[in-house]
This record gives sequence, C-alpha cells and structure tokens, in this order.
Amino acid sequence: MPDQGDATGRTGGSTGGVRSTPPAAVRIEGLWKRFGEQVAVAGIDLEIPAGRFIGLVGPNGAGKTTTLSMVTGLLRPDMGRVFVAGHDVWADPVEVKSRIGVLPEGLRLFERLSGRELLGYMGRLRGLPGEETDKRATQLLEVLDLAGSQHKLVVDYSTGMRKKIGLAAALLHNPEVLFLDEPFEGVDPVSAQTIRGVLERYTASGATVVFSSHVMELVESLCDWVAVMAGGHIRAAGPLADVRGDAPSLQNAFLELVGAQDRAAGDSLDWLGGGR
Ligand SMILES: Nc1ncnc2c1ncn2[C@@H]1O[C@H](COP(=O)(O)OP(=O)(O)OP(=O)(O)O)[C@@H](O)[C@H]1O
Repeated sequence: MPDQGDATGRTGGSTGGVRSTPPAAVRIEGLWKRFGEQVAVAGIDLEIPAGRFIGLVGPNGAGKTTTLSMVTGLLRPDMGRVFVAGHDVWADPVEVKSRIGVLPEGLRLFERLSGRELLGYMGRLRGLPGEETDKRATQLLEVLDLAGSQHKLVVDYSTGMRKKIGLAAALLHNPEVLFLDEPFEGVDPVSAQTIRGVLERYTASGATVVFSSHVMELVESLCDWVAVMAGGHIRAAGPLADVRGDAPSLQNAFLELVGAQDRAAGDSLDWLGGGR
C-alpha cells in the first residue's frame, strides 16, 4: 500500500496523527438546472470530502450527469455555486480545470489520433513538458494494458479501450479530483479490474474520485462515501455504512431511499410470456 502522503502534499483518509482537515474536494451550494419544464437538478447542497472514493448513485433521470456536468464546468447552472478544492468553478475555471480530470458520459475523443498521440496532445494542452508526458503516457499505456494498441487510431478502439484511453487522458496531469461518469459501462470484467486497480492506487495517494453508477454492488465494493440522488434531489449522503444503515445491502437501502421498494414487476404485463 502506498504512503498516505505524497510529494503533492496530499493527505489520505483520516487515520491517526494530528492532521489539518483538508478542504472539501467539492462543495455544492444551492445548485439548480432546468431544461424547459423539466427540473433536472432541484437546488442541491452537498459537501464531498477529499481523499475518498465517492459514488454518486441514482435511478435513470435522477440528475447525476447534469450535476457532474455543472460541477466540472461543462454546463452552466441556472443558480447556485460549485467549489472544487476551494476554487469557484465558474468564477475561476482555469484554476479548477487544472486540478480536475474528467471522463464524461458519451466520451468524445480525437478519433484520428492514435492512443499515444492522443496522450501527447493532452500533455501539451495541460502544459506538461514533452519528456514528462512521454514518461507518464508510457506508464499509463502499460498499466492500462494499452501498450500493444498505442499506435492504433482511437476510432478503431473497442468500447473498453476507449474508456481506458479516456481515463489515461484524464489522469495524465495528476489531477486532485477525478470525475467519472459511468466509467465501467460497456467494459469487460478484465478491463474493469484494471481500471479499478488504477483508481484504488490513485485514491490511496490522497486524491479523490467521484463516479456515477447504477451498479450498487460495484459502488458498495469500491466506495467509502456515497450520495444518493433521485428526482433532482440528494436523498442521502455520507459514509457508505451510514447511508446503508440497517439495510442488508446498499441496493436495499437505495431502493428504499428512492421509493422503489414496492414497485410491482408489472401486473399489467399479463400478456408477456407463456401461452402463445
Ligand atoms: N440537454 C437536455 N435537455 C433536456 N432535458 C435534459 C437534458 N439533459 C438532461 N435532461 C433531463 O434532466 C433529467 C436528469 O437527466 P440526467 O441525464 O442528469 O440524469 P442521470 O441521473 O444522469 O440519468 P441516467 O442514469 O439515465 O444517465 C432527465 O429528466 C433528463 O431527461
């Protein structure tokens, strides 16, 4: 297990010793977003602690992607403010963007670059010296099992390979906070295990990962802190054990929190299956 502190001065977790409390990785204040009549995010307040593996969970249409888009500076809120590592996302976007990495939903990449070229380009955008970019790119490609495909064009990558090169691009500048929207969707178990290993190593050094998912087992096994969203509101947030409470699993707690526990499988589908 790597040391909890590193050269960037990050501290990890809350184990032992006298340590100053790190500022929240993300602080959200009164955040609203409406699309026409549809309220996607209904005035949420949330403080996400630093140095943790955070899961943002919620049913389809809960407002997760809209929230992450506003938090990462991709979508302007109608109202409210967001701070990342103490910096206002909309007042100080350059400072914030230098501290975050993002793997968005519906990832768009430069398709006509090879994986290696894509990382070289991202390194230049991030202002890294060429040699440092090369070194980091080589290591990321190796760890993510992309070294053999590094000269292939991104357009020819599979879904899992695209997620992995997107993750490499998001990690290249060693961000303080990494935002991932459904990072495991469409990813096979081997690649998922690889991604998981990289993320665990990254959070162990004191960095923060915020990721959205519908897969409760995954969230339960990876995250130590969760926020549950439904209907544009935060229904619960806190350490995993607190949110789970007395429920046998996060899945049960989640269904109860979003009010789906008693939803029938569909008496109205009495025509479905059998007796053709
Ligand atoms: N660009 C848009 N225009 C109109 N409505 C939108 C837009 N983006 C999101 N919405 C609506 O806002 C609500 C929240 O959507 P959002 O994509 O944030 O949910 P989500 O929790 O990420 O869902 P999923 O898990 O299905 O991806 C939904 O009702 C959605 O239809």
